[in-house]
Formats: sequence, C-alpha cells, structure tokens
Amino acid sequence: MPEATGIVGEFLSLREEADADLLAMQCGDFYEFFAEDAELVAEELDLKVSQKSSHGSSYPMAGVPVDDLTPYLKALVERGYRVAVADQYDTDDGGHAREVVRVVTPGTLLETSDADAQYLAAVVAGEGYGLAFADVTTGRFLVADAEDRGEALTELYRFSPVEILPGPEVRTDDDLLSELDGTLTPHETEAFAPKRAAHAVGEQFGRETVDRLDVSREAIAAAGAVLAYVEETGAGVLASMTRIGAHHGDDHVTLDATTQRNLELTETMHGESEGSLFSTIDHTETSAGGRLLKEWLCRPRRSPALLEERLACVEGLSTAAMAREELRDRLGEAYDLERLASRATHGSADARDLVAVRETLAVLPAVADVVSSTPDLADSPLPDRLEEPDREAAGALCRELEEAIAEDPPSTVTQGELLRRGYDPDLDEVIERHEAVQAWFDGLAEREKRRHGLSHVTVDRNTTDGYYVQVGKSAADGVPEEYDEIKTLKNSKRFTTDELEEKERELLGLEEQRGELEYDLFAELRDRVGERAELLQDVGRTLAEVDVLAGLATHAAENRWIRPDLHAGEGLSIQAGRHPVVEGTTEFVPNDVALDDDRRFLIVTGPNMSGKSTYMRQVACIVLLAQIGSFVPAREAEIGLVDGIFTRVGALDELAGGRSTFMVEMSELSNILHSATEDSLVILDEVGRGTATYDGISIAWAATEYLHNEVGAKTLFATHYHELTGLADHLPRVGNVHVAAEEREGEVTFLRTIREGPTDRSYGIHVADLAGVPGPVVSRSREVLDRLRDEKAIEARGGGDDEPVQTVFDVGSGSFRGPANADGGERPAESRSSPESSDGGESTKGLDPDAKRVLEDLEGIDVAETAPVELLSKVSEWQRTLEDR
Ligand SMILES: Nc1ncnc2c1ncn2[C@@H]1O[C@H](COP(=O)(O)OP(=O)(O)OP(=O)(O)O)[C@@H](O)[C@H]1O
Repeated sequence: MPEATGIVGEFLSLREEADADLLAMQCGDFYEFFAEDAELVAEELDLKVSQKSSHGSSYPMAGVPVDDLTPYLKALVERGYRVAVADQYDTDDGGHAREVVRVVTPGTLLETSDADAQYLAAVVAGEGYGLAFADVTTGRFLVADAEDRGEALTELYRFSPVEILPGPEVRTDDDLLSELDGTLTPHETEAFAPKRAAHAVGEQFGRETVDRLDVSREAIAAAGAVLAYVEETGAGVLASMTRIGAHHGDDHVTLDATTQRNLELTETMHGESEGSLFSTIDHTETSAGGRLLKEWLCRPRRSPALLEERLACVEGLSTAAMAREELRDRLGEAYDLERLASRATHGSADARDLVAVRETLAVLPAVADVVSSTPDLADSPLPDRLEEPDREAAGALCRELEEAIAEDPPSTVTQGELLRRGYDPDLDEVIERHEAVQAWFDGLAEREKRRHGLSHVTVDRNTTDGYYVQVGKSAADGVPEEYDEIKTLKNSKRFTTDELEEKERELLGLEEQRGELEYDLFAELRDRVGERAELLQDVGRTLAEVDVLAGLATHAAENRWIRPDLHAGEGLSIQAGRHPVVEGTTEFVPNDVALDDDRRFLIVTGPNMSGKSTYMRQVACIVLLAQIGSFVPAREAEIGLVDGIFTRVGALDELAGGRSTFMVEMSELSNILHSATEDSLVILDEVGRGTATYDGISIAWAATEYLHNEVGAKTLFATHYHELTGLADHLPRVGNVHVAAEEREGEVTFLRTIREGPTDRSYGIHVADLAGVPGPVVSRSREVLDRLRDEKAIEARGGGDDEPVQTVFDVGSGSFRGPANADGGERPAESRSSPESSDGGESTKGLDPDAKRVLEDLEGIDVAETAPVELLSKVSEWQRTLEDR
C-alpha cells in the first residue's frame, strides 16, 4: 500500500509516536479516528464508519464533533483503552497541524461522572514496598510504606486504584500482579529512578515537606513515578496537587483486603453496593461527603483524641435535630469543590463550574452561622473545625466570583454572556455597543412597518441568509427600492438592505470582540481560581466532613444508636448490640458481648442458621464504627480501641483464581496468625471446615491455642466442632457461648439469643429441611442421626433389593465393620472380612497379601487370653513370613 499522505498520513505518524491504544485527532470541528482505530472505535461506540481516500488508497474513518469528545473518551477509557488526543493548531503559513496534547488513561481521566475517588497508584518494591496514590480529579496525593507484599496489597485494596504503575521489580512479581484489579500500565523505568523521583517530588511539594514525610525511598520513587506519569499524559492537573500526605499504617486500624470484603464495608459479598455497611449508614448530601465516608470506613483510626472529637460532633448533631436538618439543607447546595478545583487548574472548568465554586464557597459561612447559633453545636468541636480553612480568603474569592460571573451563564465559554456588567470597563464598552446594535435590530421590524406602511414584517437571522427582513407575500410588492430580495418562500419574501448588511457586520464584529474579550477575562479568572486549588480543597474537605458527621448523626438519631465509650484498655463490653445492616431488614434480637483480660477468646457454638456469623460480624462492625467516630447500634458499648480487625468467614469460591476453597481458608488463617496482635480483634467463622473432619478439628484446635497463648488477640470463633468447646476447661482465657434454639415436638425455633456455655446441637437437618432437601433424604438423615447418637454405628444402605444392608460404619473406630445381619445386628467377629474383601481395612490398603495376613492375624489376637509362649511363636512366625516375601 502506498504511504498515506495528507491528513491520514499525519494521523498515522502521530499514532505511531503516541504511547496509547487509540488516537483521536482534531480535524476542524471533529475529532477523527482513522484506519484500524476507526474500526475499533466504531465497534465499541457504535459510530458510523466512512471512507477517506489518500494517495489512491481508502481508509476507514470515524469521527465525533469536537464538543462531544468527552463522553466518547470517557466510554473508551472506561473500557480500558488509553486514548491519545491530538489537537489542531494554526501554523505560521496559514495552514493547520496537530500534536498530541494528552493521553487519557483510567487513572488520569478528569471527566469522570462517578462520585467515587479515582486513584492512580504506583507500587515499588525494595526493602519493603513503597506506594503512592493520586486522585487527579481532586488533587489528593498520598504516599505509604508497606512492610511486605500482604501489607502492600492491603493498602492497594483500601484505595482500590483504577490504574496502577508497577515499579521495575514489581513487573515480574506475578503473585502481586495477579491480585491487582486496576489497569496495569508499565510506565518507563527511569521515572522510578530514586534520584529523579526524589527531585520531582521535591519540586512539586517542596523539599522540606518531603523530608518531614518520613517515608521510604521506595515510597518517594512511587510518588515520583506518579507525578511523571500525570505530567506526561498531559492531564494538566499537577498544579492542583499541592499537598502530599503520608498514610501511616500506625494511625489506622489494619483491615486487610479479606476483612474489608467480609464485613461488606462498601459492597456485599456479591458485589452489590445495596446492603453494604456504607449504603446503610450513608446519609450524606454531597458526593464529596459520600466519598469521605467510604474513606473513613475503609480506614478506621486509632487516635482516641481524633475519635472523641468526631464523636462529640456526632453527639451535638444528633441532639440538635432542627439545626442538623438545616445544615444538611445547606450542604445540599454544595458542589464537589475538590473536583472543581482540579477542573479549574486543568483549564476545563466553564462559567457554570465557577458559579458552582461560588455557591459552594457561600455554603461555608452559612454552615458556620447555623453552628454558632445552636448551643449544642457551638459547644462541640465543630466551630474549630470550620475555622480550619482560610475563611477570609474563601470569602474574598466568593465575592470576586459573585462580581464577575453572570447570574446564569451558558455552558460554552467562547460565545460571551459569561461575565457581569461592571467587572471590566473595556468589556462594558463592548457590551454597550453590542447591545446598542442588537437593539437596532430588535426595533427594525417595527420601524420598517411604520416607515414604509408595511404589514407582516419580521426580522430574523439564520446561518445561510444572515440577518434579513421578511415580508408577507401580500405586502411584498410594496417594499421600497433599497430592499434587495434574497429568497422567496411560499408565503413571504426575504430582503436585505445595505444598512442591514453594514449593521450585521458591525454586530458580528462586536459579537466576536465580546466573545474573545470575555473568554480572555474568564480564562484569567479561572486561572486565579485554579491557583487557589489548595483553599478550595480545604473548604471542600471541611464541608465533606460536616456532611459525613451530620449523616452519621442522622443515622444515629433515626436508629437509636449510642455514643460508645472508648478506652485504651483490653476490654470490649457491648450491651444489647445489633448488627448495623441486619437490624434494618428484620426484627432483630439484640445481644451482649463481654471480653476482658480474663476472658479474651469466645468459642461460639449453636445450630446452623442460628445467627453465629451475624453475631460475630455485629461485634466487628460495632468496633469498626466506633473507630471511625460513629455512634453504634447498642444500648451501651465500652470499646477498648483495637489496632486491627481480622476476619476469616465463609469461603467464597476462588476456584477461578486458581486456589481451592480450603487453600484460601488456610492462607487467610495464616495471615491472621502472622499479623494479629494482642490489641487486635479476630473473627473466625468455621475454620477448618474445608477439609477432612479430623484435620479440620486439629487445625482449629491448634489455631485456638496459638491465638490464646501467643497472640492474645480478642477473638470470637464460631464452630460446629463441638470438641473445641472443651478447650475452655484447659485454656484460662477461653469461654464458651452459644446461640440458643428451642426444640419442641420436632420443631426448632431459633431464639437468636446468645447464652453462656456450649451447645452440641447443630439442627443441620432442620436447616436442610427448610432449604427444601427432598423428604426421604431428610427423614433418612434423622434416622442416621438417631442411630449415630444411640449406637455410635450406622449401616449403609444400598445394593440389590434382597440385600439392602451391606456394611456397618463404626463411629468409634472410624471404619466399616462388615455386613450387618438381616436384623440389623452385627455378624460374629470370626466372619470378619477376608484379605481380599472390599473392606479389607483402611489400615492394610497398599500392602501385599502376606503383610496383610500378618496384620490381620495380629489384629485378631486377644493378648489377655493368649499364653506368652504362644505369642512368641506367633511373632517368630510373622517374622519369617515377612522375611520370605
Ligand atoms: N440477632 C438476630 N436477630 C434476628 N435475626 C437474626 C439475628 N442473628 C441472625 N439473624 C438472622 O438469622 C439468619 C442466619 O444467621 P447466620 O448466618 O448468622 O447464622 P449462622 O449461625 O452463622 O449459620 P451457619 O452456622 O449455618 O453458617 C440470617 O438470615 C440473619 O438475618
């Protein structure tokens, strides 16, 4: 194929240079995709493909209008493509050329409509792991250190980045990469070079700030790589990243990825947001508030001072119901300031965005007024919190915007009507002249009617004819001479005049002048707003915090939640606690929990479906809620602050991930045993269930001993292995509780009440019945269970009709004893299986016939009844048999 020239040639060469999957190139009023890109985009976005010829060849072409690019870009990026955008510019010789100005990727997409945070992350491995997270839509920038891969994954899960830049060593770490969810972008290795990265971070945030952060080289390398990437992709938002924060694990409660999932913090186990803890307690009015609440839930805190401050705010807000509602009304008028700040910095904010900035800045003093005039709030830490942003600067910026931006500006920024009168004298003059000419046009029809005695005269404009005077057919013959006919319609004629044309030129000139002048003034104003990104982020953050606190107070007030007593001690005492999500869906039976120095490990037994999991999760959720600064669903709660919450609950199949259910269960257990400390809360639900019963019990047993003796964490362990309840007699700090159920005339009622001591009934068959297992299976299960309880033995049914019973399983020895008599009794011992029989015994499996015979002989001997000499001769006989083999 001959080499393409012209526009297609330009496209193909830019395409080759661009580090992207697709290129959108501006050609006048359209962004065009050519060749393979056109076909791909057309298929993904349902666009029409046309053909463009170049140099004798024809190329597929698909395009979108310039003003419509954003939604298309968004859709492509959300499908995982990296899209380069080439803009057109005028060349000196009067022609056009294009250059790539931006590569839009999942982590640098500014135009997101999703309220969630959108993090771009980098991970660097070295002595430990260094991580950096940036949200280009809000300017948030954080760095964190992680000791090992597990910790790094925990942080990554917490921030849930949409795009991840793996550092050079991480790129080959398949174990880590396979656990990551976002788009992986292997960015150039040099960006991770420690010196270059440290320089970039110092330049962006100030060298002193970086020193103060006290994070590893790896974290700085990750931060440098993120900055380089944001700059190279041309998102143009570096200026909104004014502050770097260090995320120190020590300040936060450790919540590993599994626990965040198990406690269904932001989505349920089935991936739905409805039914999650977040969706239950979220009463925020703003998207920034919702985002912050999610952040709090995934990052509970350990600082008592901070938590008490939040709790005091929630308390004030929950008491002052009227003021709270007023505050929430005010907050409802706020927009997402952090995001607006990024758009202003980037230069993509329009006049309506600046109106939104102004309106939101005005919410702060309104909120402050409500707070200061309400005693319950004025005495809380809220007023101090509201003083944190520079209120004076915020007020000044608000006034400046008020004076500048028109009341209801258009969404385009190039066609004027953005700014108010009095904002700029030059603009006022142009506007006056423009309006004078406009007024001339507005009065023209009336004037012409009067002047020439015409009826049916209108004046209008369209793109082909420009301005014209339209006269009804009946009056058209009477028009004066200077009228030039330009078009005949069915019922009328259109005319122009020299004067009209001159005025039109004047009007168009003024329109253009006004548009350009307004745009320049607007762009300057927008830049000034962009320079105040830090201020806007402060105000946005403060409003978001008030929103979260007011939302928590609303939930507390509506659901009778109470303020927990936090302390640094070991204990955990909750009276009449409820599960925060389940209490909203059912008549909930409240329950207590009491753990202290002497009793730190509870074994929770109880029937299937009785509520063991709910009880344990309820305890974990209450502790977690207390450590975000929320009230909790209980009558009373005294909570010793924890440093981590670890859970291992019902396994979700991870077969797709290549790991068996049991493997997942064990690696989660392993993580808990390694990571939990005596200040942690551990929730174990049925550990060991995924393997053979005796293996399972042994693992559960040993894990209990280890947690009790070595780790000392506060632990709740639900199990169906009733054997474990015996541990309470041997380990001093282990206690037993059970969920009560009542059985009357074969009917089981779940009471949902936690009682002291163990239980050994599972009522599993009752649950099987409830679940619709066929009747014969349920009744046979009951029979089997009764026999097992009474006789510790049960016959297996099957085979032909004449011999329905074949073998008997002895629960005591754990093996089949041989065929039962027709009357259900056992056969005499001498008729026990021969070596060849199918039940030759688990113990002799894999042995040769001689060895088997020896073993069976040995088994058959009754030592008490056999003379020593006879025994000796037997032993030497066996030896001979074995030697001869
Ligand atoms: N305190 C309570 N009050 C009212 N309903 C409850 C309570 N606790 C649990 N439930 C309800 O009981 C059902 C079973 O609870 P859960 O799953 O916790 O039982 P479980 O004992 O862990 O069961 P299994 O041993 O079979 O896993 C759930 O539907 C839950 O909504």
